[in-house]
Amino acid sequence: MILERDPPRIVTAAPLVQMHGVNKSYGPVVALRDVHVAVYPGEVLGIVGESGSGKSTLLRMMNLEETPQSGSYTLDLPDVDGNLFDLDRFSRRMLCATRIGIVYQNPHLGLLMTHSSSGNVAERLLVAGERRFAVLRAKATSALAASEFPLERLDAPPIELSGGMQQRVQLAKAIALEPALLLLDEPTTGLDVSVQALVLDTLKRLQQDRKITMVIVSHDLGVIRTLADRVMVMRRGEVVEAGLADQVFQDPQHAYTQQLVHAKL
Ligand SMILES: Nc1ncnc2c1ncn2[C@@H]1O[C@H](COP(=O)(O)OP(=O)(O)OP(=O)(O)O)[C@@H](O)[C@H]1O
Repeated sequence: MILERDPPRIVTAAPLVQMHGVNKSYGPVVALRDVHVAVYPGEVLGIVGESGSGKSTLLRMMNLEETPQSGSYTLDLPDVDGNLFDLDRFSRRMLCATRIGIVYQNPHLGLLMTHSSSGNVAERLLVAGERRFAVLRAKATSALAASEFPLERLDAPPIELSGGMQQRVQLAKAIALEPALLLLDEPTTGLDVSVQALVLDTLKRLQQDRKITMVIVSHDLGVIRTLADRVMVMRRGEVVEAGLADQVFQDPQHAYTQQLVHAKL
């Protein structure tokens, strides 16, 4: 059962995430063209668009896995300054490990498939400096519980788990350090519809309870509709439309968005 979406929250704070003028090409292929993004604290930004429109590239940029040819990226956090694209590798890694969580569509990208599920989550805590075994175990268990992972499977490696459970382990790992920003790249794509609905329920509940700022990428408008407060529509590396989710879905302005919305109906 999917929970109803809340009405859009009223935005009063400065954006947590700001990207300006981001351009990225892979050889002759333009993946992102002059992309601007603002994500406000506590909101869920949904990014939609057809395959190859640049959604995943943009999310990987937010996780500092990719560097653009030009553009800037800032996070409005007390101890984080300047353009994050200028950070050295070590600083990027520490920032991502401690302040940004990510869930990939493919669990092999986010998890060590043959380590225990609790060990996967504990590894994130180890990177942040926690060394006490009892604390690691307790915090990993708590993150897995918040992700509604069945706790009798704590010691099972992801390779032995269902797709839905693997995504819950990724989610637990992503939220273990209470990140300022949670990135979700097609987190339910490939799951059975019923499992997809349960994982979406968990995400919705987490967002409501913890007010985590989220960016979710999906080609599935239903997923975006369920979770997002605001939507950005991408096509061929460009943002063609952005606005409150209800407005964009009910009254799409750009011909491409109209096509997407009507194709879904
Ligand atoms: N590492 C890479 N090397 C070369 N080209 C790439 C690379 N990553 C992305 N691209 C290209 O950049 C464009 C945008 O890709 P991206 O994966 O961001 O799109 P997407 O909207 O996430 O698509 P999908 O929904 O299929 O994942 C595509 O043309 C893709 O082929």
